[in-house]
Amino acid sequence: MSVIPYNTDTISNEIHTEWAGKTVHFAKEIDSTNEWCKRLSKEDAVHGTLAVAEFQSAGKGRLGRRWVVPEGNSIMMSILLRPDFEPRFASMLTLVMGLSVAQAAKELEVDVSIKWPNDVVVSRKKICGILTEMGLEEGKIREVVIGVGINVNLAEIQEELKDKATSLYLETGKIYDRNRLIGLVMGKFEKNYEKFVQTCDLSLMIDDYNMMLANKCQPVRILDKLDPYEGVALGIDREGELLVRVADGRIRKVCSGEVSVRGLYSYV
Ligand SMILES: O=C(O)CCCC[C@@H]1SC[C@@H]2NC(=O)N[C@@H]21
Repeated sequence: MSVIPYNTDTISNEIHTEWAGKTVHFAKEIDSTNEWCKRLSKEDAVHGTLAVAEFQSAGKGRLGRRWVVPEGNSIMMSILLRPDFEPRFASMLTLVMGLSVAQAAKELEVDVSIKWPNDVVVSRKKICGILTEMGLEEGKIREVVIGVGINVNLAEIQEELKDKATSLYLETGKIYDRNRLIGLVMGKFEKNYEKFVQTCDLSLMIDDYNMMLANKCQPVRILDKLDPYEGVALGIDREGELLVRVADGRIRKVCSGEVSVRGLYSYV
């Protein structure tokens, strides 16, 4: 696997290099690597193009939130994909990336798990967020952009996020080579993506995912506004839905949501 040259000391405004035969764009500062990938897509950037930034002035989180991280010490990157499968399959790629980040961190001997559906956590606190966006043209996928933010060597977390978020450094006391971690994540993602496109679902990686699930076999609370319920999380199915066994023994499927990994896990 190639190692991406990624070093704050040498990074210039915008460096272009090759990774695994694909283009990697580096920026010292950009609005958002997801937005950058969308612009690159309009300029006909190829499948697999990776955009990496040292700082985002308008980083985006899920549900319209902002992703605010100081310059340096973290990973902010987005990959541009041009799949030829149907749009309805694209949301599962978020889980594919979550698994890839978790596997990469595991390779660095970090005790990570996945908070379904797509947060990677250490000690129940988030170290990685993933934002997947899709552009359509005449009902077909023009591009899928998967944005990944990993708190790597951050020595401090914003006060208001301290009980929810952490960094690899804060949890392990070790400084990680971001260069190596990007390479590991992309290597894992390439392998998992190859599996995904074979079936257009997660069937070839269900066991890998469930092995890393933070709340497997744990009590969970499903905060469905109309129909809240409690049960035990069993794992995901091949569509990435969470299977929950409820008191009467039935298995219910949770399609998407937000999980609180403190105490009784909660999903909305
Ligand atoms: O809310 C979340 O958990 C998702 C956060 C995703 C953040 C990453 S950082 C790189 C990429 N560019 C963005 O603007 N957002 C994603």
